[in-house]
Amino acid sequence: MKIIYAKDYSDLSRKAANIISAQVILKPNSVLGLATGSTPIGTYKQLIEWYEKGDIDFSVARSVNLDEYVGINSDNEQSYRYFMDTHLFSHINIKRENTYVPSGKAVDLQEECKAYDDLIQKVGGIDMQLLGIGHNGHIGFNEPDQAFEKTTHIVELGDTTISANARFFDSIEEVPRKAITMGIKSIMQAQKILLIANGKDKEEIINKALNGPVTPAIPASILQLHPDLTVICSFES
Ligand SMILES: O=P(O)(O)OC[C@H]1O[C@](O)(CO)[C@@H](O)[C@@H]1O
Repeated sequence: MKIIYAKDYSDLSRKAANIISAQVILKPNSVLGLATGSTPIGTYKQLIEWYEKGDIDFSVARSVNLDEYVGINSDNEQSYRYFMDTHLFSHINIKRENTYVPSGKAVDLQEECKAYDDLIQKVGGIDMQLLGIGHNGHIGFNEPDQAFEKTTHIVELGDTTISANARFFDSIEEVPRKAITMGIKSIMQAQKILLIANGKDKEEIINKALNGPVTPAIPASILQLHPDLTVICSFES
């Protein structure tokens, strides 16, 4: 495990973007596992800037996103598909048909979970997975539990996640109670993992996840067992 302490959020974002750029330069058809949340926004901004300067080409890159709310259409501003389109995809030359976000509106959600796992296999697995971390240690929407859920599944969101995500909605009542998320096995099977955490409020959970026991009560703790994990954090604000 490599831990990099960034000076501030902007430094964190540039460092993360540098690592993702190197991945795409070295393997242009990389499968990038991508994340939503506020933390990766700066990384995506930096990638867009370098793309606009001609430094990175995403024309043959592919992406699989971690998760999506259940019951929300992809064109809804709160959906994670909309987030990815707005913060990254619509600004770079990745082909839309090469970007995958699970559907939270599938008629048969169990079938959608299975199809998403099959898709990850079909694209050859994830070369580099970008992750944020929730205050309760969730990665993707893998919430604290009795056991690590291996495959893509439907999850009931915990109260801390609902409260944390309420900032993106008009009211807490509007936050969906369920989500579809990639499982721990798919995340752990990524060739490389890049975990980013920003802010004083993430320091405690990062310490627990990286230095405490590996337990499904803190899903991110499993990352200690990954052979190629890089963590970039800034606890400045
Ligand atoms: O980067 P943020 O906004 O703190 O979010 C942390 C985590 O919470 C989520 O937004 C889900 O609640 C994840 O997608 C993200 O990794």
